[in-house]
Amino acid sequence: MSPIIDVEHLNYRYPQQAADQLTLTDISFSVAPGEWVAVVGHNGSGKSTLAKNLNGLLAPESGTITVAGQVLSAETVWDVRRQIGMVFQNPDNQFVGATVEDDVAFSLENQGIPRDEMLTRVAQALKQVNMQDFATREPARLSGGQKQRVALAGMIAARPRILILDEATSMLDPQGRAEVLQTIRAMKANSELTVLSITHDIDEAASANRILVINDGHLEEAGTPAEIFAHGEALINLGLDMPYAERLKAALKRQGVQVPTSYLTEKGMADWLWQLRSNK
Ligand SMILES: Nc1ncnc2c1ncn2[C@@H]1O[C@H](COP(=O)(O)OP(=O)(O)OP(=O)(O)O)[C@@H](O)[C@H]1O
Repeated sequence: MSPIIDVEHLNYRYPQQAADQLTLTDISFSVAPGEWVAVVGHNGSGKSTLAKNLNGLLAPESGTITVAGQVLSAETVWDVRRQIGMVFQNPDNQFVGATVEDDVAFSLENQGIPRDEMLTRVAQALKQVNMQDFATREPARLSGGQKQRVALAGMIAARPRILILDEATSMLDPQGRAEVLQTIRAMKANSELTVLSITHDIDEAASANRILVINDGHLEEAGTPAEIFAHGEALINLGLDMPYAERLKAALKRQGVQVPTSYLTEKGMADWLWQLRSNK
């Protein structure tokens, strides 16, 4: 099966960078239709720059990007963008509608979807992200997490072939993230959706079929979540968050609390905390 995304020897340099300085260096990978690929790496390693190259917001210095069989160029960029739904970390820059429902409907209007179908799709999408009660609100007045949900609803309604998420769940609490991941799984079950998600969240990375690790503009490693998670504590060096329970443990330890050394799941952590409290 031919890949839906194919990147060959991609080099990218921001205009103000010196000629010998690259933000992305010789990146090559491909993504199969229906695959879910997570991209991880430190802040500033070049993940967002990669995402922006994939939908033609930035143009490579050299190398080839092929999306759904079309080589990305100034001539094909609009066709390519129609295949891709992109949700950024800060959705503020993405809102165009005066109300939440207008905003979600925006890309459907551009696709020429009939009004009845549009209204149904918008209502369904808002329900899927639990924002149905906010349909007539002004996007600017929502919280960061609510904005991320609305941006995602826009993509759910538009039904792109490829969904690129650039830290699109970073402002949600753990439950909100779990809900969004569930929504993406449901979208994938109903269509051959390809997902590329840039994330620091270990659960999001674990949901992927494959993880790409970007380090200082290079593709450092690619593997299944099991292969990448086998790195243990070195995951932090790869730019992945530690699991929530581990972070909480580290914070308690800094406060002088004696914490168990063994790995605890969130449930295990909650049980241990209850015990700690009742022993006081
Ligand atoms: N518009 C820009 N002009 C010049 N340099 C930029 C620009 N945007 C990003 N950079 C630089 O390019 C490098 C890669 O940034 P990028 O945002 O792609 O990283 P990232 O891995 O997505 O980081 P984060 O996790 O913080 O979003 C950084 O050194 C950054 O400072």
